[in-house]
Amino acid sequence: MFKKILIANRGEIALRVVRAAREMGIGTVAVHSTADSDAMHVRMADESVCIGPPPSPQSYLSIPAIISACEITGAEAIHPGYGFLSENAGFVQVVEDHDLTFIGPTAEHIRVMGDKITAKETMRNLGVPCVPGSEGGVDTLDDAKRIGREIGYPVIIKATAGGGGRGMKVAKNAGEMEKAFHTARAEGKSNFGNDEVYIEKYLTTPRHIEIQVFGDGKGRAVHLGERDCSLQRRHQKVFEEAPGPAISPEERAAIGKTCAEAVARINYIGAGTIEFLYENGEFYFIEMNTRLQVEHPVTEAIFGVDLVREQIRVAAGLEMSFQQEDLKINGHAIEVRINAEKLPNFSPCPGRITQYHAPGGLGVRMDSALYDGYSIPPYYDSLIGKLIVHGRDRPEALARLYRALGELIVDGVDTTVPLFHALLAEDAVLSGAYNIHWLEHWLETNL
Ligand SMILES: Nc1ncc2cc(-c3cccc4ccccc34)c(N3CC[C@@H](N)C3)nc2n1
Repeated sequence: MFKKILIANRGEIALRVVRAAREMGIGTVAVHSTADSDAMHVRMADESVCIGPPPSPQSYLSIPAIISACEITGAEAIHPGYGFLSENAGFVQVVEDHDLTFIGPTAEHIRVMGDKITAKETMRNLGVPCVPGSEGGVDTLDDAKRIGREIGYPVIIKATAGGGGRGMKVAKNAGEMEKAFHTARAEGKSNFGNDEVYIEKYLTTPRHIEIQVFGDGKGRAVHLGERDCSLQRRHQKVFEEAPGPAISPEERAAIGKTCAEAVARINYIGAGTIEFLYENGEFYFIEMNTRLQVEHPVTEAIFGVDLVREQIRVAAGLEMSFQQEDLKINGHAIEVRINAEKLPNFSPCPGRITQYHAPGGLGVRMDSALYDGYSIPPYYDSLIGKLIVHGRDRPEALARLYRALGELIVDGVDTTVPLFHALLAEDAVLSGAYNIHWLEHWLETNL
């Protein structure tokens, strides 16, 4: 087992990793930019290294700075958290070239799943149901039009180097194909330096269901059910829950088994999330994320596991603490992401926290790095905390969420908390009868 690990991240996820490591008796090294010198993850870690000025490319994305911090402190492994370098295959290669351990999947798996075409080919070959569409990339407009005729409109054209909603264009009919095809390629070229695109049947009213998988890197893998992440605004999740209100135990067991077997066959190591669109009782693979997700706590809550502990264990060559038959769902969990943003237009609102009080009590978890007097820097994303609640069932979780939101105090900046008070008065949210478009439609008429 590692004696010391470095956390190459900031904010709530850096604290999250420090907590797991500390419980395992592992020393922790925080890295920070000059803007984060007084951040809580720096204070909570055993050691800290300033790795550069505020801009991420010169700090949290600086591979030389992070490797140097390991050399200076003697950290043997790096936990990347999410975002930043967490899905950067080149970083993983450099880490391994320096005889350090990357706490996460292999560079190869990150690379394969980072390219959406190779991800889909891999998953299809492993028996995972995918959205109907092109076999691989589409190079010419004629091919694009042929595919549109074959699968039927509407279709969506996606940049293979995109993901998370970037570089996608919908063509509602053949007349829109030319513009959509060329625009998607041009945006792929300018945003990712890669103009390759693929085409899929456009699903119009799906839910966003993601399956949590975990592998030991030696051919064993499990699934930890699903999360329904359909309540999103501009591809930013705001409300996530587990289990999914629209998924039956039979569906869960079937899609979970398919996903676990798929990642086991490629000897996947660590946490992974297989993203699906779910429509009319069918699952359609769209992407795989080779990292721990922001919303992982709702899965931890219903299964009673520590996914970061498991990531560290398998990275050190140990077994997972659980097998599939040990993993039983208990209750229901919901997470809401609290952002320092001013409603109604969600404009980032950094500033000084004059008073912070976290909600507590039975079934309440607040993952945040805020404290009284903390100044939120303007350089990074606006997430300031995740409120996760757990109840015996979905109604209890909803009631607990409402109660906990009423206890949360964040004075000094605007936050998105009022959005959640409003959402908890909506039948679609209370019943769980929403899809990926519901929130943006609701926002048009309610905020
Ligand atoms: N064939 C097909 N049909 C409909 C889709 C609709 C979306 C989509 C579009 C807009 C918001 C979304 C929110 C959650 C999940 C997906 C979406 C979508 N996305 C958005 C981000 C990335 N995960 C893929 N792909 C789709 N693919």
